[in-house]
Amino acid sequence: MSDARTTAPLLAVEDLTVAYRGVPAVSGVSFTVAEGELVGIIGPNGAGKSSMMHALVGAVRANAQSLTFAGANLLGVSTERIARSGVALVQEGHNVFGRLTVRENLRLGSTARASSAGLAEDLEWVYTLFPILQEFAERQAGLLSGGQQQQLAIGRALLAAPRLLALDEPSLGLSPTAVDTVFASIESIRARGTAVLLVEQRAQQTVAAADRTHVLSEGRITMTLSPADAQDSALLMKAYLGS
Ligand SMILES: Nc1ncnc2c1ncn2[C@@H]1O[C@H](COP(=O)(O)OP(=O)(O)OP(=O)(O)O)[C@@H](O)[C@H]1O
Repeated sequence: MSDARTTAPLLAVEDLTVAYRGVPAVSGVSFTVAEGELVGIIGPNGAGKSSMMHALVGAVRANAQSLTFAGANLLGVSTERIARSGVALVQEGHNVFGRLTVRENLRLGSTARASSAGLAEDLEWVYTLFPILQEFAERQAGLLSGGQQQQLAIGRALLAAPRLLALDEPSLGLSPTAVDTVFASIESIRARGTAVLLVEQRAQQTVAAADRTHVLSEGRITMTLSPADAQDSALLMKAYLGS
């Protein structure tokens, strides 16, 4: 791998703005994610986290000074092309096809791959990460628990072989055990070399896990925290409440 590839950011967001009918939801957000990094974004309801994620995958209209992935422009590019270029988004909520089986859901994820090379290994890895998906491979996805559906949604995204996995509040509505499973899987995903952009409301766990965590408040990044800050509950509270 050349030096340029290892040092240039995989995702570079510069002055990103999203507005709905003129009302800003994201205002001048800038950050980067390098290859293999785990970057967190925390913030309260309505801070603009989902709007920002949707902008990255071309699902909402956005403006930016520049928005690039692996050096290529993402602005105005279709969601399908962005997915094929190596960005996978797991949306908020347990987004699975409830009438399809677990195996069929996973197969759909693999259709977004740039190439079928390595698919068998990736499927084996997803089953190692989430053994329940192998056990329930023939079960209808809609019959799984919330935590199992979240595992399936992440597993499906991984089968697209992304270079960047974007997760929008993956722990939302899950039991404490299921939350731990999701966070443990995120560490494993990063350890395998996939960059992760993690949007969460679980501030402490996110700050502890991520290389750095940006605090989003009313559409703006107001603070950036490092893993050591996870122990500073007063700082986390301040970051979260924006006071
Ligand atoms: N499709 C839309 N049309 C109009 N306004 C929207 C739309 N989607 C989001 N908004 C508004 O944009 C702002 C940011 O919402 P967004 O969902 O991006 O925040 P969030 O941080 O992801 O919140 P949550 O944690 O509740 O999902 C909010 O004021 C919201 O009401």
